[in-house]
Amino acid sequence: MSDEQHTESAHDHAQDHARPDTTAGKPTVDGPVKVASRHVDVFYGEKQAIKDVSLDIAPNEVTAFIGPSGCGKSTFLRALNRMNDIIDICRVTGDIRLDGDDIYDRRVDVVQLRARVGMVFQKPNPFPKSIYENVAYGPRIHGLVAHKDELDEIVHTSLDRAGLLNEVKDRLETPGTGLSGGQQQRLCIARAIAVSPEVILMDEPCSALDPIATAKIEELIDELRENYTIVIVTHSMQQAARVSQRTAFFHLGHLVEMGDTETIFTNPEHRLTQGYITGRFG
Ligand SMILES: Nc1ncnc2c1ncn2[C@@H]1O[C@H](COP(=O)(O)OP(=O)(O)OP(=O)(O)O)[C@@H](O)[C@H]1O
Repeated sequence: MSDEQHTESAHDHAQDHARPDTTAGKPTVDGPVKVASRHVDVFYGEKQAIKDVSLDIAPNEVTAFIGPSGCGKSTFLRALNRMNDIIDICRVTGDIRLDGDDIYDRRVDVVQLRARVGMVFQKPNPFPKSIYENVAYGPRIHGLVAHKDELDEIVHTSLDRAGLLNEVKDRLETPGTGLSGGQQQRLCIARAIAVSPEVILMDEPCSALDPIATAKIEELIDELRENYTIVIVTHSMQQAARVSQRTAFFHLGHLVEMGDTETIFTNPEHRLTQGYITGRFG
């Protein structure tokens, strides 16, 4: 980020009287850190959607972002792999590092970054191609394979890790769009895994799914954290409590509080968090 941008955001903070007494600036993880955000602001045109958010994401954990509708969870999530770059009016300032490297440095190849930090969206969005091609596409365009055998291996391993292989192994050439919603979402997870990401961002991955498909994705998320760092935006506090080890609570663009999930749900520090988790607002 340029000095000019830093000056501008510091000015904005001074103007922001609504800012609650938050954890901003303090590390939110004791041990190793995979992704570190410091003083991040996100604007859509003149409107500021994220205000001075500083937090850490620990490796091989599931971190949940919770908070009332419109508080900026998805906006902040998208800042973590520069998905906001595709929104013309969106501007991000502050510092976000992946393993210590500034992801907004102008030398960063955004396509490579999004391979390292993959994303799964709210609505399953398989390509209108075969199940095989959905998974093979990423490794192929990233040049990860030299031979068809290697590609077959990646497709099978990714589908297996996404808990889908047994259900689809006899119909890999059929369209991905012909699968059920839950299967499509697992296909999207397989597609994300196929390029060997380090971090997987999930934006309400179960909101279009029934309870059985949701339970399968939640189980899968728990298994995936062995190999990946996962950040999930969810509206469901039960889901956050079930799948995550750490939870961040957002309100009106601020990070109000972040801590281990059990503490956030049983003994939050901030009254806003308490109000949200007990259903008094949101
Ligand atoms: N593309 C956009 N253009 C302009 N404003 C946007 C855009 N996307 C989000 N916003 C605004 O930014 C704020 C934060 O939105 P965001 O979607 O990040 O919140 P959220 O907490 O994820 O909400 P929800 O839980 O409803 O999905 C909202 O006021 C929203 O209207």
